[in-house]
Amino acid sequence: MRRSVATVSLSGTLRQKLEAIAAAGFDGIELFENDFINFNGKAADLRKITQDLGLGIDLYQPFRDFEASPPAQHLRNLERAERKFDVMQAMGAELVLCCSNTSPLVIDSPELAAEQLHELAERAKQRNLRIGFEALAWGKKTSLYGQAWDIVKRADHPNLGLILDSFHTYSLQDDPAGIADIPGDKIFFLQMADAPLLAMDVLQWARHHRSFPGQGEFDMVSFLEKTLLAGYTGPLSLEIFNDVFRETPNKRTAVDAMRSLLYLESQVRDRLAKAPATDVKAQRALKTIDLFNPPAAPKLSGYSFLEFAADETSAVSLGTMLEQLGFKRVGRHRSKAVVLYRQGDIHMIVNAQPDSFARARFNLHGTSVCALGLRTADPAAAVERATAMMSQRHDSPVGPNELHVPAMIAPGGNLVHFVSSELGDSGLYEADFILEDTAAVPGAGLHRIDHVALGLQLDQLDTWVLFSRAVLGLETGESLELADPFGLIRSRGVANADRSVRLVLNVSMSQRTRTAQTVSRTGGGAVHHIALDCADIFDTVAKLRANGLRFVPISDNYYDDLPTRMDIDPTLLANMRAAGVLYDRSAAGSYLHIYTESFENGLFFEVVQRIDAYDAYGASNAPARMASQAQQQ
Ligand SMILES: O=C(O)c1ccc(O)c(O)c1
Ligand SMILES: [Mg+2]
Repeated sequence: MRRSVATVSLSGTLRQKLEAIAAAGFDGIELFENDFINFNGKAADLRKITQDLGLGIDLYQPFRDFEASPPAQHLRNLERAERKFDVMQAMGAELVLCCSNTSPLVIDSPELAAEQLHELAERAKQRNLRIGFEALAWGKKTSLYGQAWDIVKRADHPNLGLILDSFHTYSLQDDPAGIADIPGDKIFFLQMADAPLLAMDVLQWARHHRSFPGQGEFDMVSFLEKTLLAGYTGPLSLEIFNDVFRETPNKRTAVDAMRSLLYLESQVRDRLAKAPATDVKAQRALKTIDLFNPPAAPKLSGYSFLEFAADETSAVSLGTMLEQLGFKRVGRHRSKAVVLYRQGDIHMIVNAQPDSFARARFNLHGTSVCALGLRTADPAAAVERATAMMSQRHDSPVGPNELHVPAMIAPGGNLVHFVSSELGDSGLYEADFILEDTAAVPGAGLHRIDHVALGLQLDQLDTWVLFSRAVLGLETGESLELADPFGLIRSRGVANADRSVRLVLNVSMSQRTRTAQTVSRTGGGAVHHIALDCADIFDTVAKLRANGLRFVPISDNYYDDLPTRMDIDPTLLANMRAAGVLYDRSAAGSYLHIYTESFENGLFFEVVQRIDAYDAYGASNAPARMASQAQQQ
């Protein structure tokens, strides 16, 4: 499909936006009128710039408050339209978006709306231009695509068609099913916009909180599917009004935009491919439209390792903390200053090799996680999926007899390695490490990485949600807001289907929280804490305390309050109070957990025990931790 994006969706000057859009591989743009009005150049200059960049101006927009106007206003509207047509012809734009009337002057008459739009279309025809009519969700008389289509049908002019925008349909909880029955050649343009589900005024929602498909909660796949079933073959475009995107570096936004369309196309393609051979519309769409078809998202089967970037000094202090956590140093790398720690099925690599990727990360971010290893059956296919979805692959230098582990760069710059699940527990390490000890390490009973929590900058959250879904094939959990003593933290879990890989994405809405301070120190996208799973948290915590590991203390008041919120076994409560363990419960199960003190004031660990099918992260207890950390500082 031809792929477009509205200039309003990115930050920067018009020229910078166009360069970012072209660099991400788009075919065209929706030119937002304000971008042109404030552009220091003529329409012909813009035509030249877009042509040089290989971009078409697929849509000029918006033209407001036109249909069903009182007669005097209508004459002024036609005059206004002629001036827009002048500009469009000079820049080489052929289609203008006319959005439904929001003026109090509008007359409640679809007949008049059709008559006036017919007249506008006739004038457009004189200049070889076309008009697309879009229902704004807050249009005074026309707010649904069905109403807009009724008017377009009545107007019956070849130069007048319909423009669809998924936001307006879903924000009013309208059903897109009827789109499939509209003749495809009367749909002139398609704008896709996703959004989080928010209970707020629809205009504010639309102007500030839209997101790229795959970042929000609307059913983007069905909307595009219905439009293709109608027989639409025009551009697939993104029109995203979002306050955060207005400040996000536009090269990243443009990549997110393209990733979003590629992901959406691939999902719709999969859906259409499942339609029966007798579904004529689906078969026609598959035959006539070239939808992106990447390798499937990887099936992940757990964490293989975490790798820390360190220097000579912090490698020693981090090693001490890992040993207090029950890890054992089991090997060193054949050719590099890299040490392997193990406990249960958990592998931690501490990399202090000068002149390495890890050292570059250390120099930027301090002692921090610089790579995740994820197990999957087909690492090469996983990296192909990643590059198809616009992530960059990364090939580390490989020494003699060392294994090549395919990797890609995650948003923010850390690496994700894909480790073949066939290698088993030690396979990866036998090649690259001189193993000093191959016996199992029961340690303190930690046996698996439960989740890895990231601290993100505000503008990295949507990027990560889309990356998690499109590149890693993860599912998103609910978005929660947690109270830190110095502001709100927004937190969202993402996980694979069998929950063997879980990430938690945390963003501070305030500059003053501890999370915000860590994020600003690390540049964002860094691992904020690592949760390790055990079978008996009281036994494990006792062992860890005996090793000298310190935990964030929890107020006695917390344990006094807990039984007022839920029924809880008194013995369990007493054990939790004695051990400093926190508790959460859902319909599916329960969760016992405790947080360690931080390493060098940043990263910390969480010890967790999941009971039954509990599927969350103890978010209701995060304020207890954050308040305690603040009181310790
Ligand atoms: O918010 C608006 O005014 C506006 C303008 C043009 C559009 O296509 C749209 O969806 C919204
Ligand atoms: Mg729109």
